[in-house]
Amino acid sequence: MVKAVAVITISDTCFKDNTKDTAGPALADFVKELFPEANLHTIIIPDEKEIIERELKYFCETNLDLVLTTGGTGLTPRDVTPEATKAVIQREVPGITIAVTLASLKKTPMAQLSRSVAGIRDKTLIVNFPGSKKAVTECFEVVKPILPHAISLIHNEVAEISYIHNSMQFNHTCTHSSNVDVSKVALRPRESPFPMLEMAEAWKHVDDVMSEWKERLKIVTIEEGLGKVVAQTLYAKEPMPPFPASVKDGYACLSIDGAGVRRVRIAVTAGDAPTAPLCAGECARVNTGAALPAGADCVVQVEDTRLVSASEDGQTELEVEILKAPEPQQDVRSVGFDIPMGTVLVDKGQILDSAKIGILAGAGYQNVTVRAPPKVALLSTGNELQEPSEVKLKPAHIRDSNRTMLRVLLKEHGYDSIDCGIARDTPPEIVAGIAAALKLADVLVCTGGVSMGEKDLLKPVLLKDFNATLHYGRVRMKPGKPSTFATCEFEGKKKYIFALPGNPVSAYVCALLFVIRALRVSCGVRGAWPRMRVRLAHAAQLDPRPEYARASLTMSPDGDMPSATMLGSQCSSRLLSACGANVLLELPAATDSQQRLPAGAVVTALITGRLDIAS
Ligand SMILES: Nc1nc2c(c(=O)[nH]1)N[C@H]1C(S)=C(S)[C@@H](COP(=O)(O)OP(=O)(O)OC[C@H]3O[C@@H](n4cnc5c(N)ncnc54)[C@H](O)[C@@H]3O)O[C@H]1N2
Ligand code: MOO
Ligand SMILES: [Mg+2]
Repeated sequence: MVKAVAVITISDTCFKDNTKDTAGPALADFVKELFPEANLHTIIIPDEKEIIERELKYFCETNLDLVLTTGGTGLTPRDVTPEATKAVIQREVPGITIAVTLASLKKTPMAQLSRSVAGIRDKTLIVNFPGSKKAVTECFEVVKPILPHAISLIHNEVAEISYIHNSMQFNHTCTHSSNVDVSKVALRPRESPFPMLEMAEAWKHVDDVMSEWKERLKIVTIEEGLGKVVAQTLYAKEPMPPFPASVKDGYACLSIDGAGVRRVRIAVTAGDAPTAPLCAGECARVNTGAALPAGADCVVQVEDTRLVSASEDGQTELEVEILKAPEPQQDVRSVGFDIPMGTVLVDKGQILDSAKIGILAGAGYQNVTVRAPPKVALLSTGNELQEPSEVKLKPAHIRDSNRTMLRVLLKEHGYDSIDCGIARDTPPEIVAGIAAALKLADVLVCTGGVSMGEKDLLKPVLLKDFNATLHYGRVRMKPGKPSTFATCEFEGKKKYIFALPGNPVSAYVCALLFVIRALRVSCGVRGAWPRMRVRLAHAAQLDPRPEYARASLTMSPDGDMPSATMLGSQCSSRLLSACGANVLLELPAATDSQQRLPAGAVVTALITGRLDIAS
């Protein structure tokens, strides 16, 4: 799908006077018609090679699918668009310009004088067009039929679709081999060979490794930016309100007139254009949000007035009495009262939420540059798993809940994911599943197969078939003990693999504690979940491992700490214990002297969910 396109008008003349630009708007209209869903960016820049290069690179870095330029392709010394484009592209697509030239030559021999270039930088297709409305109209007709397909090819979308398709049918199509020998089950280790790391050490590995992730940028609509980290500082281009506005329904007056009777000269409701200035002794009936007439410097709410006279039909107020002398600026929002012009609305590094998006909408911003997180792929492993859509369960089978839960959990925190289906528990099929996922994504989150059974093959496959480095293979935590984090090089790129335990609650807790943290760190957001002290509503049995218990908080009416209620049995298979949870309680490991915590004990809680969720 084509998500974002830029049309750049390159012309000294249009740069000085944008009303002269007819080719750019025409091209923009063609783009809107061909790609109605796409975000469209239009700019006008002068015929300066450096500026053209800079803008082309910017749009490529922000992952635009297509950049069309118009202008600067001819023979005059200022025509430098082809040189700038050549300096930016990595691969030329001469067929596009040949087709355009051939078609144009049929109309005019002048087509011989266009030096347009087409090519690709990273995932962006750039095409130069000449600089007149007539020329862009003719040229666009030529390239229109191939643009969607060219963009899909650049994105490798066809390949992606077939990979996802394959990944869902590993058991039918697998042709991969593995170096993992599963024939000698009797010789498997009877103790885990992986050292058990403390939680703090595991987090440090995640932070250190993921902070290597290079900043990548993306332009999205402000709404798509929800939950994303902003990569630019956005300022108020206008004051808010842009006019002096009434805070109340009442009468705009001159404060110098004091209390007493006023002639109601006019009514101004919100949206009405300003009128002639008020004179002494006059007032204007105004509504909340209405623009004050010039001359007025205060508003008296209707409750503080008395009707003195009205037209006989009752339709017009003629005079009112202001009962109490108003102060200057009383109930007036002056220009820029809420947001002075130039205010930083959203700063680089902040995460977009609904209020910030609302402010940006109000300030006229449609798009925002955000940090692009790594692409995430999800893969489940297990012979016992069926697709969630399957109505009938086979004997000893269960439906895969992890993939759906993880997809939604990631979405909740602003991250998309690619579904790579289910891999069966054999080394070649796990290799196939991991390879398919790593082709599509930077981060693989898989579940199952990380513990001690003969079908727990993830770690050996990662080590022997992907030559992976295991940053940790066990963590002292409950649930999630066999949680694994590895990196490897795949097709020349570094990949990050979170192999989470298959138990649904273990997968849920490890996704919250490791995966979301990793994605945040890769976007420059430091720090984990906010922590607060809470009081246990009941006694809690302690485990030999530090435990992350799912609980819900209730605010105490007496202003004491919130009270935490654990959500039933904390068994790693019981996802019901996470339903309605908004915190993970950090219960300490049991010691010889402390096996349980009494009701009322104070523990820390990681706030992982919305605090308004009732249990
Ligand atoms: N001898 C030992 N056995 C186990 C140990 C141990 O230290 N020694 N650790 C236990 C702990 S702790 C955990 S956690 C689990 C981890 O299991 P695996 O990661 O190997 O996962 P599986 O064996 O594949 O499955 C475990 C469990 O989860 C269910 N499952 C798996 N995938 C899904 C899915 N996508 N959706 C829903 N449910 C899923 C699976 O059916 C199993 O019931 O190992 C303990 N064993
Ligand atoms: O660590 Mo496991 O995740 O207890 O069940
Ligand atoms: Mg297992």
